[in-house]
Amino acid sequence: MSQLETGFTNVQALDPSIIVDLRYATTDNFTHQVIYNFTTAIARTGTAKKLAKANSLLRAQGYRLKIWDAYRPVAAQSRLYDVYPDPSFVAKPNPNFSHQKGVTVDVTLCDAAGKEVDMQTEFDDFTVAAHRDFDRTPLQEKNYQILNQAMQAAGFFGYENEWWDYRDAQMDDYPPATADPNDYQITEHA
Ligand SMILES: C[C@@H](N)C(=O)N[C@H](C)C(=O)O
Repeated sequence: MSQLETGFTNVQALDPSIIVDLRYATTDNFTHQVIYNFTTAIARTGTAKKLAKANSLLRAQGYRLKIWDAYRPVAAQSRLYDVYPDPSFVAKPNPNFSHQKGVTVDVTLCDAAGKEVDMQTEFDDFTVAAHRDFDRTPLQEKNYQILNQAMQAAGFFGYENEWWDYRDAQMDDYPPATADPNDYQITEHA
């Protein structure tokens, strides 16, 4: 097993062309509440590097990644679970799982200009239409395959019930850890 890089990294510090639009930092999410107080996407360093690799594979094809969610504190998971307590779509609060230890990202595909492409559902559509084995139009299938192949090549696997949820293939090797994403903001130099 390769050495894990278990610190946290701002994904845009590795690749500023990754688009970050953290929906739980706004009311534009399934809860209609602001769930957390940060707009910076962080992940465990090993996971963040894989994300940068996926974005570089996508950029070579004229696309970019958009991140809807990355590291998510357990308190935020609890708020999500309180609103929608269905573990097939919202995991139970657990500091040793997925977003809550910074090894999972919710992503979609954008064109080079940053416009989202057509995917099978909107973000957090908690229906069977979000399942990876659900029928897609030919265009949605093409877009899904472009995203999925890049994420898999970079070292992620997709969660079967949510087309947007990608987990580091080494997720179970990471111990729990917490961080404040506000400590990882990129500062502008004069
Ligand atoms: C809530 C949704 N975006 C999500 O992340 N679901 C998975 C199952 C999770 O809560 O980890």
